[in-house]
Amino acid sequence: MINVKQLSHSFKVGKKGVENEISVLKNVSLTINKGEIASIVGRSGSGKSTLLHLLSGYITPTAGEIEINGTRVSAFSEKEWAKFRLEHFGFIFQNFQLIPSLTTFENVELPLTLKGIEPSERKKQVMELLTSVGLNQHVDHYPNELSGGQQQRVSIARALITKPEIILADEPTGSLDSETEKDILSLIKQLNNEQGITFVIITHDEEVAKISDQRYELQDGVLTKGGDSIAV
Ligand SMILES: Nc1ncnc2c1ncn2[C@@H]1O[C@H](COP(=O)(O)OP(=O)(O)OP(=O)(O)O)[C@@H](O)[C@H]1O
Repeated sequence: MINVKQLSHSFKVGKKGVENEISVLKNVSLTINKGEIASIVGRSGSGKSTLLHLLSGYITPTAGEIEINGTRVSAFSEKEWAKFRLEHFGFIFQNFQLIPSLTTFENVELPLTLKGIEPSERKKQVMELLTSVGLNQHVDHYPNELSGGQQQRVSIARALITKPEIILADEPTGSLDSETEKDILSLIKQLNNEQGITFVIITHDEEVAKISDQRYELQDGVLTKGGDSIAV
């Protein structure tokens, strides 16, 4: 379970000595239960990426707390965060962030190599997963030889390979056409149903919000739950 309490964040901007502080998140509280899909919808600049960076420990909040499975992660050191991310999180990005010089197989294998898993075990796990996301025909392709939807499948497989409990997704369908978007959203829903993975998805896209158990809206750093669809 992810429990965010009264989280606020400000950035200092401008030249040294004459900086301005801008308040980007204001007293954000939310609870995401295990196995839920939560979407956070909001206009550009509303603070979505900042919230995701706080949830994943890449930035430290100005105030407030984050607990994950009862652990106060917001008090973690950088080293503790690095270990925690590798054990608990998978990440999916709008622009896929695959390594161009590695094949499909190698991109998905990389997190297992980092974890020190044996080559034969890596091969078994990667092939099983690539088959389950429909990519077994594209194992030896490089990212630039794949469609956008196929690249996003590779990045989803890479996020899943370490069997994370939580996947944090930043605009996962933002670069896809509407047909491919439907495919990727149904894959996310299927993984959520079959494996009970928790998804936190930040997006402009109301189609993503439709597959969610909980929909949050960020407006100028203020988070509200539910609400009507907004034009973003
Ligand atoms: N490192 C930073 N330093 C200073 N200001 C920042 C920094 N990161 C973000 N901001 C500011 O915080 C505000 C929220 O940015 P954020 O990227 O969280 O919004 P967003 O909702 O994710 O937007 P988008 O949908 O365009 O990605 C913006 O005004 C942005 O300029």
